Amino acid sequence: MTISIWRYSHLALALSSFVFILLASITGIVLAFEPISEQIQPYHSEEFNEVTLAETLQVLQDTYPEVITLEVDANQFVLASVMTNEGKSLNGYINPKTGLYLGDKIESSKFFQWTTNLHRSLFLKGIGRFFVGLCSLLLCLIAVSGTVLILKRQGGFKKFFSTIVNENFKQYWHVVLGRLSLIPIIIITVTGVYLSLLRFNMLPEFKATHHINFETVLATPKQDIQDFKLFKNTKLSEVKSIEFPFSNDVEDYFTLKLKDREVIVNQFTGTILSEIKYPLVKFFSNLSLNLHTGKGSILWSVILAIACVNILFFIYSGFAMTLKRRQSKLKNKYKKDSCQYVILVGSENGSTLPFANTLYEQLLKAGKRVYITELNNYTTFNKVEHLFVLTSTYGEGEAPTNANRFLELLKTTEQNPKVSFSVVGFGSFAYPNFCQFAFDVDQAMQHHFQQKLPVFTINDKSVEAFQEWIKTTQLPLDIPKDKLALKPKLTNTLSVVSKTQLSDHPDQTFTITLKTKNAKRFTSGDLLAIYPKNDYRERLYSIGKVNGHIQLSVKHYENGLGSNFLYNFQLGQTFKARIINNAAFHFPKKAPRVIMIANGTGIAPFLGMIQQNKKHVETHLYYGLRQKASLELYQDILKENLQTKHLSNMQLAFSQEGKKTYVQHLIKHDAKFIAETLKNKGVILICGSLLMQKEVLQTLNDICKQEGQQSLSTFKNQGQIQTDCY
Ligand SMILES: Cc1cc2nc3c(=O)[nH]c(=O)nc-3n(C[C@H](O)[C@H](O)[C@H](O)COP(=O)(O)O)c2cc1C
Repeated sequence: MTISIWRYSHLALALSSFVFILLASITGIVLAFEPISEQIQPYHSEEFNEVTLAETLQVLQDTYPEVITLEVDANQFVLASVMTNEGKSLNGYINPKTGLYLGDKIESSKFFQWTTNLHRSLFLKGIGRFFVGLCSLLLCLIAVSGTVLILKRQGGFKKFFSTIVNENFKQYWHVVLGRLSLIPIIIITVTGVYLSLLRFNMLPEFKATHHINFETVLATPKQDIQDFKLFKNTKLSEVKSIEFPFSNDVEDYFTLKLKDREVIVNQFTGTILSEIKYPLVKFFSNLSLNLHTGKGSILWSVILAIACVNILFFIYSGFAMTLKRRQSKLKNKYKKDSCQYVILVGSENGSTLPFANTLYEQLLKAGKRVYITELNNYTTFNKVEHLFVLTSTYGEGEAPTNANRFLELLKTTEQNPKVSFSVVGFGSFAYPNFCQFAFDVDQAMQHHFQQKLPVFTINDKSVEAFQEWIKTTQLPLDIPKDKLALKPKLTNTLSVVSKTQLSDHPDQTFTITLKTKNAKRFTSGDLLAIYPKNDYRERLYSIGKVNGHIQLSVKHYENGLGSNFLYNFQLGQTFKARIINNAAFHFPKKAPRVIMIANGTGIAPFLGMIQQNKKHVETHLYYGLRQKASLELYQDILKENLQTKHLSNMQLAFSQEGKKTYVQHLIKHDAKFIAETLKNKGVILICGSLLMQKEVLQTLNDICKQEGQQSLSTFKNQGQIQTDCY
């Protein structure tokens, strides 16, 4: 079933029952405090687990002239109904070892009784109980459909508990808390349904019926109650209750209710007159009651209360997300067949829509006739000249819900082949298949239309990147920054540990080492996002994790926003930034061989990866620099890692010294080695300038063809070629 069906079911179930669920959760939180308030009463006995029934009965008989009943409640408090020597009737807690009267029975407070009624039946008696039972079932189905959504989102059972990218507060916590409270919520709802079914007699109710032949019951040989074998062998912790004989008549007896059976005992001889084991339904009824109410366990009551609080959060965050998805509705001024531009949008959670809407408004403002719609609404557009596709990627490189039929529609819809198109991918570096769906769309569209611009990718809703793309369209558009810009959350405080001087390096490059509080939170290949002007303008740097610190390699530009911001820091100074998990560019966990290709400052993540290569995975570095002196910045660390075999081999290409070479030349020279690496499931990592990336990919493509390998895109799709270029 597709994700949308599960999502609609999840939403429809929530919509149809949320008022009841809201009430049940609020009252549930209150009621969770009832067992807690009982448990903290001082009626616990240290010896409870050791003492036998015979011992307790003995002390009771010694202390009180008459004992009517004895009960052990879910809190393991021993409750007795007795008459005192003064003729007073007492009903309360006793110490099972000494018989001491500890206090009167706790009666449920009026407030808890009121809340219980509201929780169980909304004060509507039978009909209310029916609705509450039904909503329990609906909540259970909501939990199940939510689980399926998490499974789809995470990409299967194995990844159910793997890390979730925190892109959006409500969405993140909806999923994180959903996973954590899944089991308690399923238990609450299943037991709720069970208790409702019991209430409506839809489950067989058990009542023990004993058949005793009193003709054969004898009053001899008489024994003292403390000598009854059964009582001596039964721990009080196994007992639920005991009713004492009404009179001295031999036909009156002890009725002993244990956890698993009911026993009738001759009051004179201690002989067992009848014994009935409880069926499973009785066990489930008790279990359901205790699990649903939290009776007898402070820990479970607290878990139930937390689960109810979480349900309230789910109601809030779920509806907030739904509203957000619906807010940025696509509205059109012109009819579809009268427009020269068509914007097709793919979005899962609505964050791509403001970008698409802004583009739409700006095109209108520029006097163009433009139509905007979702990718799944793709159809014929009689006058279209250019198709803009703005789409996010979801799942594991898949289409967002409102675009999942597009590739099929593209094949079956007749459209003028002279139409040009350009695709913008919205994605996140935190996912291995960065903007994959945008690339798939671009590939597919190339079979039908003219590609005007190569796919443009945008990480993490970057307004700046979007503006950059707008420039490449050469349309007279001006994107208002403040309309789209989100205030970034700067979650990491960094302090400057060391920094090299520009004068030390011939290429206007410096390295800066930064200390962060939590070194476990990042690894080499992740990105550091800085905001030099404390506004929407973001600069990204590839991180090398060297000696637990963040090491950046930065090219300095005279008016460079990011490079000046970083270079002007003094040692010890601190600033706030954001570390972005760049899962698509980490040192591979499993690879027989790793080839690293870099130029210039692209060496930064590799310096860290090499140092982290504790397993000595065969690692080769191809590095392009301008001149020999350019290497000085990195010489020591590279030498050291070559010695320790963290790095197996290094080849350098100098573009401005000696026989001018570039990394692609080195790769071409080692074509056989590269081809063999790819064939044997090795991984190639590329970091540096986009120009270098283009050349290297071209060379790799040639190698694949030359050596009769699978296509380059197959290796890319298998994650064997990973790039982080700028
Ligand atoms: C569950 C989930 C899976 C995602 N998978 C990918 C992915 O495979 N590749 C990618 O580049 N981005 C991925 N993203 C990031 C989104 O594409 C990105 O946040 C985008 O801006 C969301 O836009 P939307 O709200 O319009 O769907 C994923 C996001 C989520 C929540």
